[in-house]
Amino acid sequence: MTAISVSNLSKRYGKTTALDQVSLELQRGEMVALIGASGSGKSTLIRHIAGLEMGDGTAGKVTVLGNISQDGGRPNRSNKRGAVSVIFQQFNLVTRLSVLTNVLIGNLGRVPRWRGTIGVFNKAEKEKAQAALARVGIPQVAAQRSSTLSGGQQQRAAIARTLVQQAEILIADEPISALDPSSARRVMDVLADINNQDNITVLVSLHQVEYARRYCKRTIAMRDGRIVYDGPSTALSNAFLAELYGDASEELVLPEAPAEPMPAVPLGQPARQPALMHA
Ligand SMILES: Nc1ncnc2c1ncn2[C@@H]1O[C@H](COP(=O)(O)OP(=O)(O)OP(=O)(O)O)[C@@H](O)[C@H]1O
Repeated sequence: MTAISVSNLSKRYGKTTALDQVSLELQRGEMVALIGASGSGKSTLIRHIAGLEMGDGTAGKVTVLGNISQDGGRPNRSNKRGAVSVIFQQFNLVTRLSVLTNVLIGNLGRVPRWRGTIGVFNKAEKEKAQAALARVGIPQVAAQRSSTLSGGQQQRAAIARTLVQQAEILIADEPISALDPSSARRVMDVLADINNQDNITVLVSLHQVEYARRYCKRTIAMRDGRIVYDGPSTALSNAFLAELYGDASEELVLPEAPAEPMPAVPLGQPARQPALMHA
């Protein structure tokens, strides 16, 4: 079943074309990397999929879990609440609240408004939030103020909230770009785990191509608001990326080693030839 479908989506900001007739489809259960140099349109695309912004013109359409979320620049607010969770590079948590409370906020779509507003959650909800923190490897920080967490812990707490929210799709916008390599790996491991174990569809934007290759079977690459590649991540050799991005490839953190089969790719899967789109 299709989790996310985007067709003919365009967006301009003044003279900048941030999205240029973008079309893509993600199936349920996929974990897909979205790569591109700075300014290529990744965040803009994510904001549109999340329903935070409307595209230009009458042609663009976004469908999430079978429900139209925008069509021709008009929103459709009748979508299932909480089905999509979006995690940004920063500012995911209410810093003055405890980590546990931040995770409990994932319940807000389900508990009566008065309870959520005044922060009254029952024992079962608290246990579930604590279990979610254990799932992402940080049970010990539950009582801490969120402002005291490291960047990687903050990302993992946001993922724990996604679990409590019972989101079916997680979109993470550069969740690891501010992290050191070991914290980045932990966050990517957690994303891969919830994708594998909970069948949550994951779309993750990255600068670091190495992580796309290591964790995602499929990569969608953007340049100047257009999708220029959509296919197996194993095809993303340095030479191919240089062809794809030209001088802009310097802005991407390229893989250090030549492409080799990554654990995420099942053995025996036929490799598709890398092909430039809109070339
Ligand atoms: N609200 C806005 N107002 C004006 N221009 C914008 C706005 N949002 C995005 N842009 C422009 O649209 C283009 C795409 O930006 P976007 O943030 O989507 O790129 P990105 O690939 O996510 O970049 P980065 O990796 O640096 O986050 C850029 O030229 C950016 O300056």
